[in-house]
Amino acid sequence: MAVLSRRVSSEEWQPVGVAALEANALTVVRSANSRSVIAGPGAGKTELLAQRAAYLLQTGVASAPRRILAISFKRDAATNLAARVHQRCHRNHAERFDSMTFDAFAKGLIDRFGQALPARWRPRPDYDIIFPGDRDYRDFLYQQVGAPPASVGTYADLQAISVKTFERRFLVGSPLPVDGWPHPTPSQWAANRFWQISLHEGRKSVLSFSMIGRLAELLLRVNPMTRNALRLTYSHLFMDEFQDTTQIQYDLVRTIFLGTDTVVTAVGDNKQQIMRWAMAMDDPFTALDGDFGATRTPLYNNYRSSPELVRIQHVLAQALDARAVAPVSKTVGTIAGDSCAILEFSTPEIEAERLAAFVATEMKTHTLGPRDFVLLARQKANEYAAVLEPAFVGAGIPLRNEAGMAGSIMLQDLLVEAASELTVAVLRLAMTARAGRHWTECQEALITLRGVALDDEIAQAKLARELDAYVFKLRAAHPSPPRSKTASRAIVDDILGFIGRERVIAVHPAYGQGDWLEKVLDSAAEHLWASSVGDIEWVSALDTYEGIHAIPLMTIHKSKGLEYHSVIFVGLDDGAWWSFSNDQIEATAGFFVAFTRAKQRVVFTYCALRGTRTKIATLYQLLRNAGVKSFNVA
Ligand SMILES: Nc1ncnc2c1ncn2[C@@H]1O[C@H](COP(=O)(O)OP(=O)(O)OP(=O)(O)O)[C@@H](O)[C@H]1O
Repeated sequence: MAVLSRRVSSEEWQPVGVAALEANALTVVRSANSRSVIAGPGAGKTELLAQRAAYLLQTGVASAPRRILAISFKRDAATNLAARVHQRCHRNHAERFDSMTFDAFAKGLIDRFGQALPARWRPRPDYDIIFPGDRDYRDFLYQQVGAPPASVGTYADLQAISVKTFERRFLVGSPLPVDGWPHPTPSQWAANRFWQISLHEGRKSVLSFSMIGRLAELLLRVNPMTRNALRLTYSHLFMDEFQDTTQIQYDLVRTIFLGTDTVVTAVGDNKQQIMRWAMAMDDPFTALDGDFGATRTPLYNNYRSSPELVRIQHVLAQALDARAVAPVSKTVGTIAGDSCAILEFSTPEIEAERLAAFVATEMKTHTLGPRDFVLLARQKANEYAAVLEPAFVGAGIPLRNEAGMAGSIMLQDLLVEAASELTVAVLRLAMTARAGRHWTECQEALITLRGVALDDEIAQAKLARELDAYVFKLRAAHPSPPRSKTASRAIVDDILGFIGRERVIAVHPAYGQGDWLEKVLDSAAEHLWASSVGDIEWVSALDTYEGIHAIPLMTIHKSKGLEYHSVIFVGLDDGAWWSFSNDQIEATAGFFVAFTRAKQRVVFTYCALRGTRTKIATLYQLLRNAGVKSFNVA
């Protein structure tokens, strides 16, 4: 893909890397005002943001020194969007595009400016991150907090607070009052106690990400200078997967950007809202339209899935939104037989064997690789992996449970960590014969990390010589992959030492906090060692590290935003969907997300030994309504 380094005029600008955009998408790309884009799966929402970034940067509509801020929910989504912009834009342009998660954005603010918070709300700089759950809130409300003063209420009042809603309604339910709650209700009193204990009464301050979000909002509310600095920095704000925005995140965005000239573009799909348990707002799009005057702009194409899959998707979509408009598939069907089927098996072992054989045949027939397929489970991927893995390995296809752990970090999370990516990039450069692509990748990363100016050719040439000398030394010192965890850790540390630990922390502030960098390095070393078993060469070890030749197994939540030729959903039964009746809409949205990851084929499996299918009868009914058939396989 040719990327432009010069500025082009708005009239001259063309979409980069795709043949065309649908009319509404082009309108959003070129829009001078805020937009909210609600569109179905595969409509190109993320792509639209990448194109809009290219347009704004290449035409100079977002003019230097101002920048574009893109906020996503998940780390891999933020990385994916940044990668798309880097592919489409010259690095002189792409370097003004900041893509990060909401959590990283809020945490970055607290890490840099948190000491400017009023004393009551000020965490100590070395605070720890916590992930409290129902049990912690129960312990807090029923044991730790004790009785409130008589003027506030009684112990019984505290007992009446629902453990499940304490966090979302009271602890982080609304913006924090600068001077505390003047006449607290029992719930507010308890929330205040939780805050004060977390901030001030332990050896260290401890904060959850939702608490950090609330503190960041308060920080910007009471510090006009910091708020103005952000307003001046960012001429444009992008928000991906906007359907999952929480009130905390929305309030933060509102405090910073409401009433400013920053142009907001939010994209999402309310039919894919699967984060309601994690405090997603009911209807963030309507709030955005009202507050920011955003113009609602729908998209109608589906660039991912075949016409037959899009037809079935629409039946599911209507169950979530009766007004959903049928999208137009822009791809062609390439497989023979049913695009979607329910396969029934007598035992999980037979199921595993048949699925492995099926994937092996499909790979041959359609010249596909293992990563064109995904095995999806609703939950407990480990349990499915235990049965599926031996069968797939037996068929010559390694299987990788992406929800499995590498050290203390989930594999899928580790792989998108900058420290892990840098380590792999340097190792690939050192250990691969034709490493041109890896050289460019490493050189560009180093330029950013070391803060070398883009027009400083002398400094760049020096960096290139340093890089060449380092990888030469690395190759000589480690002719084969590590044989022990210690050796693996030594390699990871050596590479970090070369790149510059301080530089990595400066560019990725999350690493400066607590022991996160140590955790990532330890997990990277663990995983590198685990990927090096047997007598294998470096290239194979690195391929294993990245899972290049393995079929991934993951949960629906992890599959969000991804796409595969074929989706195999294992275990369409009540056991997997035990909570179906608690929130049918969210469960159906999860089902919709899983289904819509596929380009060509979706296979559901059922095995009576794992559970009945009465609770989720509505899901089966939806598939039947769409004409999907069941087959008793073996
Ligand atoms: N204008 C376009 N022309 C051709 N292909 C496109 C276009 N827009 C997007 N695509 C491709 O279609 C696929 C889906 O795009 P994208 O991931 O941006 O969709 P999305 O709307 O964010 O999907 P979802 O909500 O399901 O995650 C990707 O493979 C992308 O490269």
